[in-house]
Amino acid sequence: MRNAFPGLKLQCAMHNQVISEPSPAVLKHVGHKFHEVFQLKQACYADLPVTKILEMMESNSLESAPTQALLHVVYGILDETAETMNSEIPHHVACLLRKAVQEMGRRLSTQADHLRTQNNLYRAREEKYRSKIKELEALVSVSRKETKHVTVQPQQIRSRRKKNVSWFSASTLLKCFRPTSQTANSKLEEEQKVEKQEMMKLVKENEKNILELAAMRQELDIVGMVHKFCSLEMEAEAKAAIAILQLKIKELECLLADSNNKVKELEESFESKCQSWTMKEKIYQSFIDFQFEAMQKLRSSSEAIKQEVLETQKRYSFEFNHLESKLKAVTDAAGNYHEVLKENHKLFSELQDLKGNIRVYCRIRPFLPGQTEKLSTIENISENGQLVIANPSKPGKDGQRSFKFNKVFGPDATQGEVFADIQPFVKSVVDGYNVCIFAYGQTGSGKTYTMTGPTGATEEEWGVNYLALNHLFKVSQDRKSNMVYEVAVQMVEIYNEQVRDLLSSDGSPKRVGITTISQPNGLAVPEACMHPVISTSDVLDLMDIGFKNRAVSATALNARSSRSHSIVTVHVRGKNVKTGTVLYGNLHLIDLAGSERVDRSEVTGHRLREAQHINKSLSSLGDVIFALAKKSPHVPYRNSKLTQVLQSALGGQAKTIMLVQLNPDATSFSESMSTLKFAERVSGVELGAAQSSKEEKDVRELLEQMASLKDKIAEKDEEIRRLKSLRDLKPRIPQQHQL
Ligand SMILES: Nc1ncnc2c1ncn2[C@@H]1O[C@H](COP(=O)(O)OP(=O)(O)OP(=O)(O)O)[C@@H](O)[C@H]1O
Repeated sequence: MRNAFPGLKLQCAMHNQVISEPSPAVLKHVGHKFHEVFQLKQACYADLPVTKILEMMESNSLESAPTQALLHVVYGILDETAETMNSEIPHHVACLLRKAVQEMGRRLSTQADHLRTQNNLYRAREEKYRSKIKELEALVSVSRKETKHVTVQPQQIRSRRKKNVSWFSASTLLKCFRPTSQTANSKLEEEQKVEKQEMMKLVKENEKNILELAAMRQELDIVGMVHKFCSLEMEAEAKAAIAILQLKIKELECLLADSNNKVKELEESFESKCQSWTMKEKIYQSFIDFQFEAMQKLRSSSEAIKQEVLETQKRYSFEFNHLESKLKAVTDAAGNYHEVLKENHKLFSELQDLKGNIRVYCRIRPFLPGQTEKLSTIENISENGQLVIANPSKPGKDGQRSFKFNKVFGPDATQGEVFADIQPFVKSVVDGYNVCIFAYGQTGSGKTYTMTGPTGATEEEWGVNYLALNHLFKVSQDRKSNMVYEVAVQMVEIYNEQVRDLLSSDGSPKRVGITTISQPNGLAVPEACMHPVISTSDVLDLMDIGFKNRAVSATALNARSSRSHSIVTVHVRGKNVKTGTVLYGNLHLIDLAGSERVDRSEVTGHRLREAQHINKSLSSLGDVIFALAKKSPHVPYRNSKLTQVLQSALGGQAKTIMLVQLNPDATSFSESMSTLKFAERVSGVELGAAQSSKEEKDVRELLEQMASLKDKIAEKDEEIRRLKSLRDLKPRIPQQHQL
């Protein structure tokens, strides 16, 4: 690992500056354990065995070790710590530590130098004094010798003199040298005098030397004492310095321990931070890469979009110019649209008029699941509305009879298919037309099924009543921007030539009267409760109540035979929100009572009366419809309650749909024949071949006209829609271009 604090190399720095390697003598002195510690150069202190260090710390090795050696250890440990901690010690802490240790080292070194020079000085002085003492001692010994010699010489002279005296006195001196003995005596006396003087001189010199020696000894003593004092002082100073250093070392140790702890903490936090940074770095890197890539893509796509926008702008400006002219044409055409629409309605009405306001559909119910003998009277059903039925008792062509209606629905026809043909008439109610839909047929032929559906019908099995109302609500919803519609429902039944309200507020069917005054809503029973409805479910609920109230009684032919005519009238009031014009339309949904002949029913008494009323009302209805189909000036409305009630709903612009129900069973042949004859009579098909063919031609032409008009309207609608969407787009283009 790289050293982040090169200046922290304390040991090297200290060695170079002040401290030299401890001398072998010193190391020898402090013992082998400390010696090992001092000799440590390449290895780490941390690598030293703990036992060895503990042993060394318990012995007095540290106390006897020289200061330099201790410092050496301190620097070594500090260096090593710095190496180990490397970049974990903050730079400023490392610098402070380094400075403090350097300063301490410098001070110790200065003190050591000072002590060393003083020591040398004292040693030199001591040497000087020692040599002087030696000189003086030599001098003293010389002077002693001389003194001895001086003391010995006079004695020798004295002894010699004594000998000479004895010798002279004995023979010779007295005999031979009597004249010379006097000279020699004088000479000897002189010599003795000189010697005496010399001796005096030597004694004086000796005394002087002794005094000098005493003075020197005194001086030496003083110097020795001073030296001793200085040594003691220096020793005390050194001890104090050592104590200070030890304190400082302890402080440093504490500091080191603190630093170690901090370093550990820093290490841990650094580690975790490093990890989080690495993670963040990775995340940022990937994010940057992703952004960069996205930016590149955006840049290229922006370039492409710019180009595209420019091109589109060019194209659009061209197209807008082109469209502007077209729009003008279309606006003009749109102005005519409503005119065309009106005309279309007019044409549709005219078409209905030409085709006849009465439409007769024939529906053959299937054999019921329980019927075992399935001998059908139905020979053939054609697409063009032709129905051929066969008399089971007269096989062959003779027994066959053909009828023509607007349409014949076979046993497989669904409720939806039947309603599809009725739907345009239902729609015309919201345009203000009156529409009557009758279900006619013998008991059990499927009238209620077609009009209402089976008991507990699913949505697919819903009858004309429900589907018609559903459609009315849908159309009124579609037109809500232009028209506001209010829808209300009445439900009455005609039983035994009595009109009864099936939705009376008190819950039981209430008898209501018929008004002769023409009603704007088309129903001549103003007393019957009128229930506003806003949804199909409202209507379903009301019809449920109505049908429960309807008089139902069993006959020999149908256990659920309805012996009354039920009339559901839907009143529609529409108001144009722009013009404020109001229109009314009525839809009468009539489930007629069974049309079977009285003798077949084998009923008597009030049942017979019931049947007679039913037959009378049905034949009156037939008469009225026939008169209307013939455009007869007199229409016999007053012959029955049924025709009276429906007077304003039949004739005029009202449209009538007769749903003729047939039971295919062979046993019902004669009933089916009478039903079909009734239907044939009211359908007006037999009103004359020439008129019929002319009508067909006119109808064809009108149909073609209508089809082309419809196509034109659809085209214009499409164009308007397209132009509107383009106009909506136009303001956004400059914004896109700014991109
Ligand atoms: N198209 C049809 N598909 C299936 N079942 C039908 C169909 N038409 C009628 N039915 C069934 O025939 C039976 C008689 O039908 P429905 O009650 O509608 O006759 P109806 O003419 O109304 O009789 P009534 O005059 O007595 O009321 C019922 O069970 C009915 O479910």
